[in-house]
Amino acid sequence: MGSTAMDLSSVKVVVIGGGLVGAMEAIFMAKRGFQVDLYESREDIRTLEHVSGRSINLALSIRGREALRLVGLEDQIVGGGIPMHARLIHGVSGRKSAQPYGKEGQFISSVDRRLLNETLLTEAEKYPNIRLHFYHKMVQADFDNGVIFFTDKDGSKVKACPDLTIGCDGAYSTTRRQMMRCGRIDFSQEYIPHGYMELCIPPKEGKFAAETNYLHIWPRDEFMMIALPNQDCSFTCTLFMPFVNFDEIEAAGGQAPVDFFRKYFPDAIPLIGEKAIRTTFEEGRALPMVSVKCSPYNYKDKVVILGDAAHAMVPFYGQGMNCGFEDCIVFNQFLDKFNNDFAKALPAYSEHRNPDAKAICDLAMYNYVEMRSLVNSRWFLFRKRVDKFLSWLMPSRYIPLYSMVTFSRIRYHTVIQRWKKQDMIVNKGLFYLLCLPVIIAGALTLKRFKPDVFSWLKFSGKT
Ligand SMILES: Cc1cc2nc3c(=O)[nH]c(=O)nc-3n(C[C@H](O)[C@H](O)[C@H](O)COP(=O)(O)OP(=O)(O)OC[C@H]3O[C@@H](n4cnc5c(N)ncnc54)[C@H](O)[C@@H]3O)c2cc1C
Ligand SMILES: Cc1cnn(-c2ccc(OCc3ccccc3)c(C(=O)O)c2)c1-c1ccc(Cl)c(F)c1
Repeated sequence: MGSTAMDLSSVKVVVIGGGLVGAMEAIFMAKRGFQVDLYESREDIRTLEHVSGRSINLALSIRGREALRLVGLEDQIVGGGIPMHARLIHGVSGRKSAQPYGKEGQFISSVDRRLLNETLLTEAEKYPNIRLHFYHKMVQADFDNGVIFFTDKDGSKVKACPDLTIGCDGAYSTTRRQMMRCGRIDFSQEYIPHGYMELCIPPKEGKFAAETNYLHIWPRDEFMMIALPNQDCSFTCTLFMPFVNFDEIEAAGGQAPVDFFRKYFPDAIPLIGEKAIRTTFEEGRALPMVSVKCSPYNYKDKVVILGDAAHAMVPFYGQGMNCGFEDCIVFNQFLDKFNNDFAKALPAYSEHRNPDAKAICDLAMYNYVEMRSLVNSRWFLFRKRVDKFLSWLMPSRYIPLYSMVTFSRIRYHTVIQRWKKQDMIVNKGLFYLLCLPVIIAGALTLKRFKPDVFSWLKFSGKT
């Protein structure tokens, strides 16, 4: 159903989910001129009180920034975030090693998740052709007849009859589940044995208690912890650890959490505080991490899913939101390409985006395995130094994997292809570098004990 500019306002689009991607997508659709209704199951987060020390932050990089630029929010969000120009690796001895992320001006931004979501919702509300409906949970859909059912705050049923439904309702998406009832949707999900728990490094005398413009990483093989800075001079730490370890610490209680930190993250204890470590473990629960893949992302010209609803990934690349925001860019490009003809744009978007989203899900899982299996601070640094040397040696031919993902918009599946090619070159180079001296030394030794050993090499000149 291609539409000309004049009658787009009669095209009704429903966005399911008012999280980061849903709010972003609503703005993209409103900018096209559609009539947009966004339905969010929870309350309007802008009405909730702020609880200090409970800030959750996210790493925003180029892919997410481009979507923010397209909706006119990049400067505001990046300006309100904290740039992280380098990684700061914390060794168990307390030794710290900094390594810049890349060239000058290449940084990732630590942004407050709630502030980002609130800003996107407020921006969406400015559009006269967007209506936000909170406390509306999508419970059922009859996509073939274009009817979506919600329950509102007091449990009564609400109905919507959109021309297009866009599911941005997260990893446990109801939209995806409803699609699977009517279309041939392949689906897989994988929970990893690790959980995560957030802790807070409060400000010290009103200032940051640790180095500010860094992504702090404590790599400890099976355990990993990161800390990202917040605007209020605190840091939000995320501890990644197998649930079995969380359960052991919880079962032991008392000083067990502090003893655990004393063994693995001793330098973090004075930053977080022993009491806060104890209460965080007593009051909090480790949360699960799931990887979700599915295909296709659409059902006919009726519904498409974006963000975690389509591809939830483990957070070991800091790309989930960035990828979801990039979904909004790419989907918009396909609506441009097919002049809002949903019957063409939806399948074409799904076919184009699926391999990329699957690639970043795989890369995030690869990082989880890599960073867990024997990546302690020494090995972490060694790997990064090798990357840095190779990108210095072959600047146009070698871009570190992390840089391709984080500081470029090279399609994710192309990143993997290029990484594999680079790896082959590096492995060949290392082979010659390490084996050539051995071959030469062997030949010289042979020559010394059997001078005529290479006589067959001499060209006799006889024809
Ligand atoms: C520990 C951790 C760290 C992370 N760090 C980063 C990072 O550094 N950088 C990064 O880019 N990403 C990061 N991510 C990933 C990022 O949080 C997600 O990719 C992103 O939030 C996905 O946004 P979304 O809008 O697709 O889904 P969600 O954020 O899950 O939002 C879905 C929304 O839909 C609503 N909803 C659900 N069901 C219904 C329904 N039936 N009807 C109506 N509404 C519904 C929900 O209430 C919610 O508001 C991290 C994730 C985790 C777990
Ligand atoms: C939130 C966010 C934003 N980016 N990254 C990130 C991810 C991976 C990285 O290296 C991969 C690697 C290092 C060493 C060996 C193999 C692979 C680097 C890096 O190079 O600094 C940075 C994270 C993050 C998220 C979770 C954990 Cl647990 C974590 F440590 C960092």
